[in-house]
Amino acid sequence: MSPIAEVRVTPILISDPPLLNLQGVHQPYTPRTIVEVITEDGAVGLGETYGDLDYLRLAEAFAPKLTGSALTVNGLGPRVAACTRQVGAERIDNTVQAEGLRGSRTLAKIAAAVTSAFEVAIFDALGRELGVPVHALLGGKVRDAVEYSAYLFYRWAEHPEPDEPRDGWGAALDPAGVVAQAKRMADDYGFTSFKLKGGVFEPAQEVAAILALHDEFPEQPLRLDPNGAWSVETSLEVAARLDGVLEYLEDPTTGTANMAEVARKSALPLATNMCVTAFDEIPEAFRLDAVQVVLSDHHYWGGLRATQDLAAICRTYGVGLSMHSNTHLGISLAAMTQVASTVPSLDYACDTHRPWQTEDVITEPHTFSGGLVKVSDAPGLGVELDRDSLAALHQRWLDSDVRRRDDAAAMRRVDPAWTAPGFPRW
Ligand SMILES: O=C([O-])C(=O)C[C@H](O)[C@@H](O)C(=O)[O-]
Ligand SMILES: [Mg+2]
Repeated sequence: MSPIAEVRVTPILISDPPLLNLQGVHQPYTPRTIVEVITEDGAVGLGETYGDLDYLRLAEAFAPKLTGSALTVNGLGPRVAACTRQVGAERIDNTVQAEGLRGSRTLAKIAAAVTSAFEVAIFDALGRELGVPVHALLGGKVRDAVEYSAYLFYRWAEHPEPDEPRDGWGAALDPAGVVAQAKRMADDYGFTSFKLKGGVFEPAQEVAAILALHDEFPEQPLRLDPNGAWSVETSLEVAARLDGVLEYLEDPTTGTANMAEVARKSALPLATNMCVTAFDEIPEAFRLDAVQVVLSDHHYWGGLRATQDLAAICRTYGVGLSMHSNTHLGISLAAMTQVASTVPSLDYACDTHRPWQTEDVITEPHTFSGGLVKVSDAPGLGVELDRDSLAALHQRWLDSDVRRRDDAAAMRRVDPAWTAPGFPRW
């Protein structure tokens, strides 16, 4: 294995459809960061993470420090964290995440997301040098394909400006629209489980959408995720209505104490990618039995090995494991699929936003068949960078002033009075 000769960090803007959530609506373009780790022997490892400026600046600050390092992932997290002082730590520590979809936003969480991109890129380079897939470096796969779940969204047909990207999916603003979207997801990708992003309309309408999905797909697992929009009382009403219909209810309310109260009084398993998204949030949540399923996400948790660590902790405490996703491209989907293939206790179909993306930076974007993505056995992640596409999406970033995801600002273009609602909304 040769040492690291060069590290490249490239910000890009990718098109994103007008998907609705509690905070507002997705912008027409959203930032991502692509990392390349190049070894002295010429292997190129790829990683991908969030592109908002705080993440990008930290990735840019850390990248030169990797040059000359051995191709190892050990100790990466503390090395990235040590760079945070360079990027104005006091400004971004311990504030609530602007998009409000992840719970509290801390400097440590930003560092973990940046670490994940470098860790994935090093694993990819290592696999290419050794001629083995990333899953082999993680201990080996226990399945040949990873199951994903359809991620359904209320959405507009189009963004407000005529020259903004379009995708032909059409609007979904009521139960019939949600069912039509689910049918297309099932037809085009073969998904057999469905998650609806809620927190957009009054709970009764979202319950009606889930019941309509249940009528259409009576045997298929269903999930509803309002990103903490509801009070404990509302959560309990919805949970009672959907008991026996949902596989799990995701983040009905905010905070470990509220989640614990809902969990205590309801039979429905509660899942989270908001109240437990970092290791130091686990002890209290597990002690209070606030969540029955944790959504892993290698970006959130600091990489592929951190995801395996999380799986071991969940297994120890009898807590289920699923996988979260938000807007990502094929490098991240490859990393998700590689790590998911190594975790025996990943009992639920993983979330993926990938069908909503019309662009990619890899030469052969993944295909879903029967809702599954095949686990690549090619060296590394098994994907190749499309340099023309990377250059074009980087040029878009250079030509634009979009530097962060802001769903509330995107909503204000249509509804100038919009402010992201306080918790609980209902
Ligand atoms: O809770 C979740 O599943 C997410 O936060 C996923 C995404 O962020 C989703 O809500 C979105 O992009 O609007
Ligand atoms: Mg969620």
